[in-house]
Amino acid sequence: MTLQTWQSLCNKKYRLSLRLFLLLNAISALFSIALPLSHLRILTIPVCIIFAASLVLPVLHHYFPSRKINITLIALIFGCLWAWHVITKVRLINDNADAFLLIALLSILFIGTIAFSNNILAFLFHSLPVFVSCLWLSSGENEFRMIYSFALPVLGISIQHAIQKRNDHFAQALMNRLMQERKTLNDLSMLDPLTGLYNRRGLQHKLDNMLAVDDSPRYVLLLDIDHFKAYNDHYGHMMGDQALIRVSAALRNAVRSRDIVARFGGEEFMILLNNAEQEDARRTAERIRQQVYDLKIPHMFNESVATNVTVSIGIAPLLGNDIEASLSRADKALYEAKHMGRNNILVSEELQPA
Ligand SMILES: Nc1nc2c(ncn2[C@@H]2O[C@H](COP(=O)(O)OP(=O)(O)OP(=O)(O)O)[C@@H](O)[C@H]2O)c(=O)[nH]1
Repeated sequence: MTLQTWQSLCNKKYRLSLRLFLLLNAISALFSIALPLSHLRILTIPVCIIFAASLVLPVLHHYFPSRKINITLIALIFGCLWAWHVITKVRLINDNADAFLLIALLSILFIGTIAFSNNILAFLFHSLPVFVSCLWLSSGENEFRMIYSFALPVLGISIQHAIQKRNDHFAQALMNRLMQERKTLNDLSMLDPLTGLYNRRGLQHKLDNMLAVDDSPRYVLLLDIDHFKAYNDHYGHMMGDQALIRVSAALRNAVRSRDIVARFGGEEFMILLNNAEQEDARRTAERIRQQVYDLKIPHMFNESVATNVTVSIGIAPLLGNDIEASLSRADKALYEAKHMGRNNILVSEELQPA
């Protein structure tokens, strides 16, 4: 789960709560108009406003979903309107006013409990005006019942709110951890496990990011260890791995942090020099060639080149972000560099046309 899905989950909860609240208010308003609790059938202004607003707000919310309706504020406004309705109506009822007040309060508490089961603030803002009005208007006999009826959902919602907060906290911590682990796995999948350099996937990822940012001059260096098959055959695969690790470290040390070094597969490496002209590329290649040579990794079978491990390097400019074309040119230069006797550097521009 990402941060966006978490956010969309919260938005869904908000929408559900708002729609449920408006629906229950519309039904309650309709009931109080069509089937009033007392035999007194009057249409109060607040109940008409509640009914109309409960129908209009979902429509507005549907057409303007980006404009968030403040639930707490709406709850307070509706709560005040219900209190106004109760006060208006109770004054006109002669008998059974206490029963009307109790049932009116219970209806409001019902709406709040269902719609705001985990939003204690909205619940309080919605039900407090009616609760205070009912307490004030009741004869005193029902006071305890009203306080009890009010306290019970407040307690329930508070507990539910606390549990929900803990669950949210836990879910968020879990999500952060999962995202962290996903990032670590993603990073690992971009690295070559033997040398710690970027693999092809990591290289592609870095290239995509880098090429999108600016179009400064760049050069591609393609490197290959000379006679590595012979090295492996005579010194063994384990020693071959050690040689690859040491050469990789030398490559990384020879370039700047802004350059990309990748193991292209086997004993082949690629370096992308950022912000570099041909002379810089040649100088860097020469430095790399020398540093690998200076590692003095014994290689008695580096046929007639040296008695230690050496590399050949092909260089090509990166033109118009076309990495494949650059690699192909660098590969041709590398092939020629090998052909010239290995432990050599060749720039693609110096190649004789075939
Ligand atoms: N130890 C080790 N050897 C590897 C690895 N990947 C590739 N190789 C070896 O690298 C050698 C590459 O040999 P070739 O492609 O024939 O090239 P070469 O012997 O270096 O000859 P030139 O490139 O022409 O100088 C093969 O023997 C592969 O087995 C690796 O991860 N570890």
